[in-house]
Amino acid sequence: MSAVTDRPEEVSDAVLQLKDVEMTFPDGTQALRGISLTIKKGELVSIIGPSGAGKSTFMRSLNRLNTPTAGSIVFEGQDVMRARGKELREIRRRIGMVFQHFNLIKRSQTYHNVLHGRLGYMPTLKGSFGRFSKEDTEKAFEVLRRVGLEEHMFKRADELSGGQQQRVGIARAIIQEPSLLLADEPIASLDPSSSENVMNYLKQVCEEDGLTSIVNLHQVDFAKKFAHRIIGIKAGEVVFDGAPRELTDGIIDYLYYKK
Ligand SMILES: Nc1ncnc2c1ncn2[C@@H]1O[C@H](COP(=O)(O)OP(=O)(O)OP(=O)(O)O)[C@@H](O)[C@H]1O
Repeated sequence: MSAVTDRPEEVSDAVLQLKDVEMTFPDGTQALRGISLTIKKGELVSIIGPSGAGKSTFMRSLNRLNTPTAGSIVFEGQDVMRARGKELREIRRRIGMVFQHFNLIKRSQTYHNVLHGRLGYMPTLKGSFGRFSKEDTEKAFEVLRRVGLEEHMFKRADELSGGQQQRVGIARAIIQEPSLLLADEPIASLDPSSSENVMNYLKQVCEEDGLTSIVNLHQVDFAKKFAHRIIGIKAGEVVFDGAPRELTDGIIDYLYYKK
């Protein structure tokens, strides 16, 4: 897969194209400065950088949880910055999300949490009564098997370990059948062994489904091990964009420690 990053000039298989994206919050904080990049189908991209660099803002801009103040974002040919209403909902349906704190309904059973990933496909009224089809329920069981949770499908989410809960989070994102998966610090609350396990599943399901994924990570070693491509953000700017093998100790030092 490393070949993906070896031909940056080809954009025909682009999933996401950003041009001169800026984000200045109302209080004047410039969180993103002139971000221009292209992400291609099937890439697993890790975003790294120090606290406050703009990683979450970057991620949140892609599905318009933040609206950037300038620039353009094109997702599968659609202008994300101009999208409203139905069009924006449709874009968001194609972008799955995995969260640091899992965001599960604790008292709900595992498979029921996964079914929530299908809500974007249901009429609002049906969805609000939690009436999922037999077909969707079968799908939930299937994705739970794919993340190794076949024995835990009927447990309450709060009976699972952190790593298992995050695998439910991945299953919930996958059942949405997105083309892009965003994971914001998915392993920040987990121990090293669970982190490894969760990243393995995340990478595996993305590869199986041909999914593009963007993963914010604090742990550089995990980024190096799992990503096809690493993007380093510092003070809102991209200061590194390359293959894991190109991320030298000198660059890591500049990214995290130099003023
Ligand atoms: N709603 C907001 N209003 C004002 N400033 C904000 C807002 N959200 C984020 N910021 C600022 O924007 C900058 C980037 O924040 P962001 O959360 O994107 O960083 P990060 O790289 O994800 O950090 P961390 O790794 O600590 O999560 C920071 O200076 C932050 O304080």
